[in-house]
Amino acid sequence: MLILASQSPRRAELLSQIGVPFTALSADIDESILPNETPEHYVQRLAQQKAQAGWRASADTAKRRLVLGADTVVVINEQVMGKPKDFDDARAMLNLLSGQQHQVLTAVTVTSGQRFETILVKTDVTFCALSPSQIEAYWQTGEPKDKAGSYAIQGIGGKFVTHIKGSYSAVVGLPLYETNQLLSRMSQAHEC
Ligand SMILES: Cc1cn([C@H]2C[C@H](O)[C@@H](COP(=O)(O)OP(=O)(O)OP(=O)(O)O)O2)c(=O)[nH]c1=O
Repeated sequence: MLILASQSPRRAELLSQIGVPFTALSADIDESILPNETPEHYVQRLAQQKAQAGWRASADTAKRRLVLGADTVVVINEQVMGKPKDFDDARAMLNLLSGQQHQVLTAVTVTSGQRFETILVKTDVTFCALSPSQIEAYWQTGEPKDKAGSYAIQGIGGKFVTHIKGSYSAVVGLPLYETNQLLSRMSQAHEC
């Protein structure tokens, strides 16, 4: 049985969408960025730490075989955006994204205890120009508060997206094609 080391309802929905059976548990880790750490290193390190924490937390689960952890960040001008702390934080993020292209990085780690493999998926997303009143109204919907970059492409935030190049599911939190490939590779490695 796959353990999904995540509290994200989006990741659970996405895994269910491709028919992968799993049990979810939360894997709390310190999400602080290290000095001089690149966005690519940061997002992959967090995915690995979530998978490792999930492996430890599921030690007494008899059916544990593989554990999956993932992390998503929004990056613009080398600046990493996680979830907003408050409205001011969300407004600052959305002002930076307004009328610009940014990257969404999602890393996924699968571990079998002995082995682990991490993939990184990068998607370019372009936003229309946002007015201050649009940003405030969007914050009032409650949608931005638990989303990297303060928006959800799968929700109301979808109306701000003029263009996307890459993986839509990766922006929502889990790249379906790449995750399925990764799970197939790790399942085979585990059986041998
Ligand atoms: C950009 C974007 C992010 N997001 C979400 C995906 C992630 O759930 C969240 C980024 O936070 P993460 O720290 O990657 O994940 P999480 O805290 O929600 O869940 P966990 O660590 O337990 O796995 O932002 C969207 O839902 N839609 C979007 O368009």
